[in-house]
Amino acid sequence: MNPILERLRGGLIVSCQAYPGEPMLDPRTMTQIALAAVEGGAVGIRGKGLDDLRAMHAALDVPLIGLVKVGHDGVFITPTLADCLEVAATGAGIVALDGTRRPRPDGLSLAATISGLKDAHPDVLVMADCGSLADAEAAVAAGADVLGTTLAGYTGERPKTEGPDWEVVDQIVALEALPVLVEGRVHFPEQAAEAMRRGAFAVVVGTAITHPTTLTRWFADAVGGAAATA
Ligand SMILES: CC(=O)N[C@H](C=O)[C@@H](O)[C@H](O)[C@H](O)COP(=O)(O)O
Repeated sequence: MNPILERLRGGLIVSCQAYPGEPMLDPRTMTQIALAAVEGGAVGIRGKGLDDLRAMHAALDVPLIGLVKVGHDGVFITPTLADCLEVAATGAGIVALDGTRRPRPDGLSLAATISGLKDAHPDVLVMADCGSLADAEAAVAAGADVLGTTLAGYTGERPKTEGPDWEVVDQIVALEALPVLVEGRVHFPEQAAEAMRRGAFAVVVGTAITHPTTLTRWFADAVGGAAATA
C-alpha cells in the first residue's frame, strides 16, 4: 500500500479549519492547532486554504490532506483542476476534492480532473469527498485513491443525520473498492470507534476537536436552555 496511506491506517485524522471572518483564520494558529492535535495522537491532518497548507506542510511530519473551499454552495471543495494543482503545489500529499457527480465549475469531469492532477503530480493521492454511494462508485471509476463520506448530508442526496451517516458509511465500505475515511459529524469518541468497527480505514474529526466557536455554542445553548427551564 502507498506509504502515506499506510501511515493513516486505523488512525485519527484531525481537520483543522477556520472560516472567513473567524478569529482563528490564521496559518500560524491553524498550524499550532494541528501540532497540538498530533501531540494528542492524530496520525494525519486535514487543512484548508493555500496559506494554511504551506504552513502546515512546513511544520508537520504527518500526512497532510489539503483542500481549498470556494464558496459554500454546490461544488465548493477544491472544485476545479486549477484548484487541485494549487493545493498539490503546497506539498500536501493528499488532495481532497469534491467527489460528487455534480457538474464542476470548470466543466471538467471528475476523471479528467483526477488525471490532470496526476499528470502534473504523479505522487499525489486523491481523496474524493462523496455524498452518497453513487458518488463513491463514480469516484472509484474516476480514479480516486481514497473515499470520504465528507459530503453525506450536504448535497441534498442524503438526509443530514445528527451524527455520522452510518447507512452511507456501511454502503461505501461494502463496496470494498478503496480505503474509506469516515468524515462528517463525528462528534464523540464512541462514534469514531463505531466508524472503525464498521470498516473505516481511518476517521476524520473536525468540529468536535478544532472549532471552539461551535463547541462553545453547544455548551452555551445547554446552559441557556437549562436557565430557561429553571
Ligand atoms: C461539508 C464540509 O464542508 N465539510 C468540510 C470539509 O472539509 C469541513 O467543514 C468539516 O469540518 C470536515 O468535513 C469535518 O467534519 P466535522 O467538522 O463535521 O467533523
